[in-house]
Amino acid sequence: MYSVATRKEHLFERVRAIYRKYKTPFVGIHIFNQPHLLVRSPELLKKILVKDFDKFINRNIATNESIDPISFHTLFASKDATWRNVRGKMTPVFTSGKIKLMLPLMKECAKDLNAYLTKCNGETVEFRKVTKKYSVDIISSCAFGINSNCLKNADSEIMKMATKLIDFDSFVRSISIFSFFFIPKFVNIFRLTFVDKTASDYLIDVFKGTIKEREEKKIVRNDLIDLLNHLRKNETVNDTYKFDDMKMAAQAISFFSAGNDTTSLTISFTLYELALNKEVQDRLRQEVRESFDEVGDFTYESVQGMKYLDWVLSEALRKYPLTTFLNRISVADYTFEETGLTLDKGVCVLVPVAGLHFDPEYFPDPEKFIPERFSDKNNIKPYTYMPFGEGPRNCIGQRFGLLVSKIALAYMIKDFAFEPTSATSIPIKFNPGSLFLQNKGGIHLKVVKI
Ligand code: HEM
Repeated sequence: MYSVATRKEHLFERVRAIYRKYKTPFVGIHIFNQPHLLVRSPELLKKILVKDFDKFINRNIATNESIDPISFHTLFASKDATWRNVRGKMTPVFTSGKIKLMLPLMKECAKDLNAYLTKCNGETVEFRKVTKKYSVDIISSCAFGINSNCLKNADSEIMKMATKLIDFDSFVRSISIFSFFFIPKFVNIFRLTFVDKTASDYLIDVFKGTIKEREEKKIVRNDLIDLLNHLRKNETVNDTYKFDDMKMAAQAISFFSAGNDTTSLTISFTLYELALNKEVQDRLRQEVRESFDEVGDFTYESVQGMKYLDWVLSEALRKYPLTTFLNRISVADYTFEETGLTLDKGVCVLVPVAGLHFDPEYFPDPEKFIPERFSDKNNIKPYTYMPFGEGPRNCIGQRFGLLVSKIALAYMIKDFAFEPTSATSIPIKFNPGSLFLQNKGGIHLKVVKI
């Protein structure tokens, strides 16, 4: 992992290399003196992620409430009872009914994206930046209740803060974030925070300001702020965990940091593959146009009904699993009955998502982009495909992220063709400094209005 910490190799490549080298059900490795078990066997993964979840409830992420109260209360980093309480409260916020109510807000941003591309007709566009503007617009609207207008305004303040929040381009910040997973001692010694403090303070102020305005003007938008406020108001004396302003803001910040790059990168990697696979692009456009013409717009039901769109996105998430590994830590000594192996309390388990997604046994010709693999999802062996993780601790924003990505792709592919140019990096190279899977130098594609 030295090569990863020093930004010579991306974690994605490292995880795939270890997965390929050892053919055993699990591999023991040390990362900076910390013992880890990399588990390759889907059967053992099922036990860790689902059947014996109580023994592996936490991620191995350093948290310290006094140094970094925001991260301590986020779903991603919280532990034990705090996590159970927050997840229990937040789960009803992400039902399909609630996400459906946010569709009008998402569609406004997708139309802005379409208008943005219209102005770029015939030009080569760097799509990572554009899709990030789109995702920041959506999450600002849904999680903070504000119109950030990043697609319209090149100097948007919130865009700067979104970039700063988890900034991998800064060497110091990327080492800090690496420490949270692999060198937890550094977190206490150097008093590190998982998200940048200036950016999180800015977002807390925005959040509090919106809550105040909603209360005063009785505004209802059916967004995350309304849902969080509703949860707080309905708390009873029996609630062991109560939301205050800071804990509510922590959730909004966690959605901002967990939801932005993940969705924008997913959309840009999908466009990259569509540009390189013209027949897939044409077939997708045909489906999208037929669906649009039937209703004269995109609705929640019509987006869910586009099967090929779903296969395309599923395949993009297989080839580009943004979180290249999942991690859990054993809360007590644990014996795998099948193998007799005993894991001591406190050993970190790594789930090599990047390795599994490229294993030819589960995905023949893994380097090829073949959406049809997902035509029958029952054919995918359980615990070999996990772009959103698995079990009770999986991605709570999966439905939201998929809808945001599908709406963007539908609005773009309906009216534009995407082509590779001499600026497009083929094959793709990954940026070793980033935690999420991110390519080096952006995704440059030519846009043609059709
Ligand atoms: C395409 C987009 C996305 C991808 C690929 C993705 C992927 C993931 C993955 C792999 C995990 C870890 C799951 C595990 O350990 O089993 C995760 C966790 C999480 N994600 Fe996402 N995510 C996406 C979008 C979002 C969005 C839009 C939000 C919020 C609005 C979000 C919020 C979270 C949170 C809060 C967690 C921690 C859940 C917990 O520990 O209980 N994600 N995500």
